[in-house]
Amino acid sequence: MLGTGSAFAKKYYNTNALIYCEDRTVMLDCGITAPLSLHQLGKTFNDIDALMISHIHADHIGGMEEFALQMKYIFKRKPALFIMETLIDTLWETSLQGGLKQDEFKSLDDYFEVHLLKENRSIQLLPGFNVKAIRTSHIPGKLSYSFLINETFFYSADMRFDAELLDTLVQQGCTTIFHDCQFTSPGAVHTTLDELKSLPEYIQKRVMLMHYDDNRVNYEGQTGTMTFVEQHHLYSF
Ligand SMILES: Nc1ccn([C@@H]2O[C@@H]3COP(=O)(O)O[C@H]3[C@H]2O)c(=O)n1
Ligand SMILES: [Zn+2]
Ligand SMILES: [Zn+2]
Repeated sequence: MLGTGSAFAKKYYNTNALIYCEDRTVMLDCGITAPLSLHQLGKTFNDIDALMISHIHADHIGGMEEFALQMKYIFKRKPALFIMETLIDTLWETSLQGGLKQDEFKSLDDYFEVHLLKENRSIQLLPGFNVKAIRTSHIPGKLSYSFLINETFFYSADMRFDAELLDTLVQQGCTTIFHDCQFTSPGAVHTTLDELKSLPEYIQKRVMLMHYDDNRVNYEGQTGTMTFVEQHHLYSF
């Protein structure tokens, strides 16, 4: 995990991840803190084969300009970008083109090999890396996606509570759920700790908490059977 904190976390950085599958590395979201976190792990952007994006908020895409520029001018390689088609215009038009547009470079394709994700359909993006994008509710009027990886690992990114979805995923064989967790209620745009604690035991035991605020210490021991995902830890499934 490059980071496990919320959008405004300083201690735990933004919730972004590296996924290792076979000999490839996929970055899952690239927020403001991702470049520094990579550096602290002794890695560079050149260690990354592909980037996958959940939605357009700076804690998930704020490091993308640096990623794109380093790949073009330092490493001289075009990484893959796995993204829903519905996010592309917003990402380029309203977030990235201010820094990346220049005479000869006019779209995301000039910086990335763009591969489209499919909604509600698992597709193989790399050997041993199958992803189903699931549209989940986050901010009113804003598209946002969670990911089911290799049919067994669910990564919420940012979503409001959806007990029915979590139940369906577990019934269908999902063994591990990394879920965003806001400590205080109500959870206007995220899922709260109280909501996650209301889940039945058979779901809760699969849930690990991420995207939390810097005051996590106040909630340790109060998370039911759920534990915290830790920054800079490697999890194997
Ligand atoms: N309607 C909104 C929109 C945004 N926010 C806060 O801004 C953050 C953006 O990144 P995030 O991780 O989605 O968390 C959002 C809220 O903290 C919020 O609290 N309410
Ligand atoms: Zn976020
Ligand atoms: Zn968000």
